[in-house]
Amino acid sequence: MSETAQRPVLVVDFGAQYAQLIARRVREAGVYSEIVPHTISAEELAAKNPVGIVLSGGPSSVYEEGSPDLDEGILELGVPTLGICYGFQVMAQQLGGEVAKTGAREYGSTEVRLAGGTDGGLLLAEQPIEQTAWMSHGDSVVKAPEGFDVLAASDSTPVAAFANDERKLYGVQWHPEVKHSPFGQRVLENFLHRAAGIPADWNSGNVIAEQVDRIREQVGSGRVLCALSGGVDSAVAAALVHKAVGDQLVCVFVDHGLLRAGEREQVEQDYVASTGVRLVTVDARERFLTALAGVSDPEQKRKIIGREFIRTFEAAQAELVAEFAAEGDPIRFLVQGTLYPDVVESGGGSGTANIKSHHNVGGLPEDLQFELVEPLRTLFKDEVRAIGRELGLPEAIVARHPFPGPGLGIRIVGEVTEERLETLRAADLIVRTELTAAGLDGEIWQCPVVLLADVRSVGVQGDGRTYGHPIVLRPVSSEDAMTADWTRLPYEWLARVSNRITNEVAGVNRVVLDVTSKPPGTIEWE
Ligand SMILES: Nc1ncnc2c1ncn2[C@@H]1O[C@H](COP(=O)(O)OP(=O)(O)OP(=O)(O)O)[C@@H](O)[C@H]1O
Ligand SMILES: O=c1[nH]c(=O)c2[nH+]cn([C@@H]3O[C@H](COP(=O)(O)O)[C@@H](O)[C@H]3O)c2[nH]1
Ligand SMILES: NC(=O)CC[C@H](N)C(=O)O
Ligand SMILES: [Mg+2]
Repeated sequence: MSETAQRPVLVVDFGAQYAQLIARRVREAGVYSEIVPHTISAEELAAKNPVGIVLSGGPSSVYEEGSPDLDEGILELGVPTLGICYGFQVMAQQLGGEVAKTGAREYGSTEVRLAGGTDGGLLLAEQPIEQTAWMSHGDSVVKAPEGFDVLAASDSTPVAAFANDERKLYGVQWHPEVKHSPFGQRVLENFLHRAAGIPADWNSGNVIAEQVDRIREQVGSGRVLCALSGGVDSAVAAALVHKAVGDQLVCVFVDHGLLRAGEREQVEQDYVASTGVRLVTVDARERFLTALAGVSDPEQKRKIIGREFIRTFEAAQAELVAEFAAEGDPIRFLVQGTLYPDVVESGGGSGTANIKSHHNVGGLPEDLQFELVEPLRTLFKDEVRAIGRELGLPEAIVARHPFPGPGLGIRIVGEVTEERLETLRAADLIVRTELTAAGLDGEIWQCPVVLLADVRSVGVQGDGRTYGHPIVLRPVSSEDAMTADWTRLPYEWLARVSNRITNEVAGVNRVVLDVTSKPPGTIEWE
């Protein structure tokens, strides 16, 4: 392990919806955190040298055959551990307590209060005697294990929190990681700082030092190719790698023909001007559009795009190698700005579903020859933005709205053709121009503009009948792209944009607003 490596708090994932949220809240408390699957052995876990463990919630019941289990050795390691919901129940059962379906079901806001005779101990210190906590369970701990103090109860759950200070084992039935538990962050911080004695010394500066070390260790004196899109994530990844290995890095930007208006110029000029990295642009428009011809299934498009990206990097690598790599060695390392949500949505979490194959994770071809360098793989975008700022990247790059690697290819519902791309590009440019003109960029996370190429509707323009396509506006607000809500943009703004699109973009006779949150929708349509 490198010298600067922070010892982590490991979040053991039992298939929770909130595992990533727990890790993020721990980092917000100034402690580095990573997620591990519940199948990890005590030995593997100990090898990661954790300062603390959090057992996540999960959908199963601990008393059912085959429910996700925890290696019994883990609670014997002497590492301070906090169980949350299912994790709390696992801890109770393993240590000789009892868990049962009592008929009590608590979903949503629930009042919990300190149990008789306790002051809340370290875990519930500096919290009111009664507090609102967000619950989501149908099973309950009916008896705490021996040696544990019951700290809190609700009307229907007699053991809602417990502690064993000597063994540094703690648990809560509620979810301290969600914002609907007003004292939740306090519970987590009490566990981390008071009970486990972990200092709050993790910040974006540490991540930089640690990642720079790790990158140096991984690539040595090897040459590195960075997939650079002009977006936030790859810009920050490139800056980290550049800091670590300087001129061993060359960035490759792929013009796959699925870009928005002006994007290529922006990357070639602004990005290079502000960072000084070495950039090669590859014109791969024909390759991508040929491969996508006739395809309208979203997953198929994503897989094709993922594969063609890699084939393009391989071709670029071969061309660069003679000129750039010492003695003609192939460039073995590929840097990608992959973030945690890309991994989870591609089904890369433990037991999480494949929602869509992000081109840079689930869309990668099986015969990938590159060794990946992904320094941001465990982080969320706002954390990445903080690192970018710390590295001195300009605000114009750091604050950019996300734009998916597969680009307009997954914003045309239906087959991707040159003509449709032209149409969508024109509509998208109007939306982006008007957002900036109205000073609305800071109000939203991003605003996909989608062409429903397979849908047609009747309109009337210039006294004549039209039979055109709708354009969908999808403005969303989000903290981390895992959940999102549609942004209530001003009606006047929507009216102006609708007017401009239907007047200026041939073939479009209708503009519609997507008013769906995520879940149930996702941000992109494909
Ligand atoms: N046109 C492109 N050329 C080269 N690499 C790309 C391109 N588009 C995407 N990538 C690679 O795929 C990764 C994932 O794309 P993604 O859009 O999630 O990230 P980003 O573009 O860096 O940031 P943002 O989410 O802000 O757009 C990028 O970080 C980059 O490594
Ligand atoms: O690089 C990427 N490759 C992809 O394949 C991809 N798919 C979605 N996105 C972006 O991820 C965030 C979440 O999007 P969804 O709610 O549509 O899954 C949003 O910010 C999307 O724009 C992608 N980014
Ligand atoms: N959210 C959870 O972890 C739920 C745990 C367990 N499935 C229960 O219903 O009690
Ligand atoms: Mg992008």
